[in-house]
Amino acid sequence: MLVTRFARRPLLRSPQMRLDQRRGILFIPRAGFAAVRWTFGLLGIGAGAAGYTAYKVDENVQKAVPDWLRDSLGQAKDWMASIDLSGVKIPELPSIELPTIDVTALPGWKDSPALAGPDADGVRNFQAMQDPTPVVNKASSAGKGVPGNSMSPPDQDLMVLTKKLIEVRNLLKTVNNNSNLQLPSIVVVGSQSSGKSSVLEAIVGHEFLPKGSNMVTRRPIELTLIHSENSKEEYGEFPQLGLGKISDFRKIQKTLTDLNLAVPESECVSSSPIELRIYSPNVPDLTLVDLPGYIQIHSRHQPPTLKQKIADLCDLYIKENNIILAVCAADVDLANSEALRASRKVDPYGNRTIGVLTKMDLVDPNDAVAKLKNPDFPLQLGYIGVVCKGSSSGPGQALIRAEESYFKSHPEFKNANASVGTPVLRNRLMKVLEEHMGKGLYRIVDQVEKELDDARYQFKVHYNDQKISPESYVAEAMDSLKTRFKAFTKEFGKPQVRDAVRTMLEDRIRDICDEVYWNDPRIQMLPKICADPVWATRLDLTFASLTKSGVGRSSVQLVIDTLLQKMEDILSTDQFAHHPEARAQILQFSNDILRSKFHVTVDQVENTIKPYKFEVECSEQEWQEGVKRATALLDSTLASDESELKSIKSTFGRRRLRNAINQIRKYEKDPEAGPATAAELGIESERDAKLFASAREALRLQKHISTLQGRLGALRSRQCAVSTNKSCCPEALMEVLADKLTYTAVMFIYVELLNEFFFQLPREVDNKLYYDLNRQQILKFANENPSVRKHLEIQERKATLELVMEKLRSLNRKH
Ligand SMILES: Nc1nc2c(ncn2[C@@H]2O[C@H](COP(=O)(O)OP(=O)(O)OP(=O)(O)O)[C@@H](O)[C@H]2O)c(=O)[nH]1
Repeated sequence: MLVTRFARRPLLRSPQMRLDQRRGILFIPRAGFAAVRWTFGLLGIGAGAAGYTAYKVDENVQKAVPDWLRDSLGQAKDWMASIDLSGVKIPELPSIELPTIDVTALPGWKDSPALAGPDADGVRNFQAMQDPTPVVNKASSAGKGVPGNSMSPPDQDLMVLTKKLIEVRNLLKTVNNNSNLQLPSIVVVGSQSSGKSSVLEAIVGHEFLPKGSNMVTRRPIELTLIHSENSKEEYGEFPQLGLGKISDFRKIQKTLTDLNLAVPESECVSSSPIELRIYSPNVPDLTLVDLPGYIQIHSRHQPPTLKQKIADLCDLYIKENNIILAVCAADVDLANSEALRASRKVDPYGNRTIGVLTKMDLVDPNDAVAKLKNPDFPLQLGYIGVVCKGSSSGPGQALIRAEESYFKSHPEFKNANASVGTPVLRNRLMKVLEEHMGKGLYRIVDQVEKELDDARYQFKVHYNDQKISPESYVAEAMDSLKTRFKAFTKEFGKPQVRDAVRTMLEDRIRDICDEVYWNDPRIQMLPKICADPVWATRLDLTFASLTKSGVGRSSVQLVIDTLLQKMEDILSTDQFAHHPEARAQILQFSNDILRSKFHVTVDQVENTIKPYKFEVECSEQEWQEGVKRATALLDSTLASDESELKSIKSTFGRRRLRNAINQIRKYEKDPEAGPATAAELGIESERDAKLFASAREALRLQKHISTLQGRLGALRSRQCAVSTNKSCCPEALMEVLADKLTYTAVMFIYVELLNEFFFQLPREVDNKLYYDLNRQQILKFANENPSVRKHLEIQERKATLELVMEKLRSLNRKH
């Protein structure tokens, strides 16, 4: 890493420094390197040349350095005059690889006039382009943040690690909650009202934690403070809730209060943490966990186990790796501090515990100083005293100033060189966390490496390293839906629609003929008696019954029902079974399109079949076709009746069935008398009941078969061979009519309904479902499919761990 520090005085003290503008090389004399390093602050791999250390600088630096100096120092001209290479011997520089410094790309370059600001040392920190990470906490040292929080330059370099590891921690949180992959946090423990919230708020500079006497901290609050270098904005985010940026800290407080109070009083505490991130230029990079305060006694409404529950929850957090911030009120005997007692159990040598004595203003300064030494439980990281008394303006700068003035007004603290004040606490926390993070770096690198190996293995074994994205999955699902739909449109052409409509009409003809003809006992002789005009009238009646039975509406409805059923089938495949919402939406689109076409199609069909209501022309050929179709229909009905009768006979045996039929005939001869009783028939068991039910069915079938045979005979008779004898063969004419109705209806159904539906549905799916999805919805859709979710999870996990590993490796190198 190459770090450059610019100070106000430096360059003028190094008159021998040279800038070769042509070659873009800056030379700094080797003799007095330490002075140069301090003043100009160029640190790095230098290339030796004739007693100089040479740095390659880019064009911007050449232009920008003098400008900047002119602006901020007003003495650039003198310095520029000293840029002279004459007389300096530089052997073979071009062969040497030199670090490049781009000052203009450095963070803070633009506001460089601040260098001339009130800060006495005037030290600004910049980082060379080899490491774009801004050096942290510049704001506080530049006097912008909470006063008194400046850090010495080495501290600032050190703090980079915390920032980076907080990023790593947040990344790791997105892939798992594996405790192995957790980085250290600062855990705040203390008795109720010891001042924990006040300390945290003083560190953040805002009032944001839940307040009240009703035990308002019921869940751990995992607080991540993120120092935002280049932004003035201060805001919080609850990553679990997805509420976005919240700039009003009262809203943050309200949300935290609501989340805490959602834990019922009967339980009082929950171990499920609330995550809160605060971004601000005035906070250091820290991760802290606020925990419910230890209690001595529980109230009437609280469970008797509460004390233990709180202690257990705190124990969970003060375990290995975390830093314990033991908050104790100075006006209470430290020997009774629950926080120190708990920390001593897990950290007996005080290696990772920082003691914070709050309410220092409530005790005599000499006693306070003595307490800070606490010989009973000495801590390696020490005790720090603070005064965080609530001020009307909140825990901002006024509070810090009040604290500062309190400690200044009591020389006892200065005389004893006591560690006091919130800024000192902040700095201590940053340093300790950084050191801890540094120590844990190798461990976490190892663990991440193991996790990454596992993720890579899983990805290879289960998915053959094949990458997918939620977007590609959605596209693929929609494509496959459209492909299946297209295949269906090909299958469901005019012939198929005609078949469906004709079958419906034939069913209707059968019902009408059943009513008008087949119950008439003379029907077997119809070919012989059909010259009687009564049969012509009957034929007209049958004809009108069909044409006026709402053929238009029912055939359109039939097609719509078939289409909707088909859509359900298409959407019931494995893939869409995972997406009930999308499935319902697509069915709704289908329904909407079809409904919007329903009336117009029905009207069209009804209009075009109107002429058939009065008359149907029938050519000889059409008649022959009608006879043929009617014969085929009757043949197939006859075959099915006969097979049914055969199966009944074989189930019960011919003799038993015949006896049962005879028994029924005997007792049911007189239709007036109604069906025979069980006793008359001799029904004694369930099996007998079944036998007689089947015998009745056999009787019905026998009768029907006889009619069918009669009708078939008629159709094959001489009279039915010509179209002039329509009254002799009503079913033949009805077949001709059904064919004409079907043909006409389907033609219009196809144009008005089917074509529109086949065209519109894929577009509707694209426009309303596919293109309309936002990223969130795409993710939701993809995650609905368990196998895709798993694939994405492992892929995501692998990618995140790779990113983490990259960051960790780079940190490791620098560390
Ligand atoms: N005089 C004085 N009062 C303080 C100081 N710090 C906190 N207090 C007061 O002590 C009371 C409790 O402080 P909190 O910060 O709410 O304590 P807590 O530990 O978070 O309390 P719980 O969340 O209830 O456990 C409040 O009234 C604060 O104003 C201090 O340094 N001096």
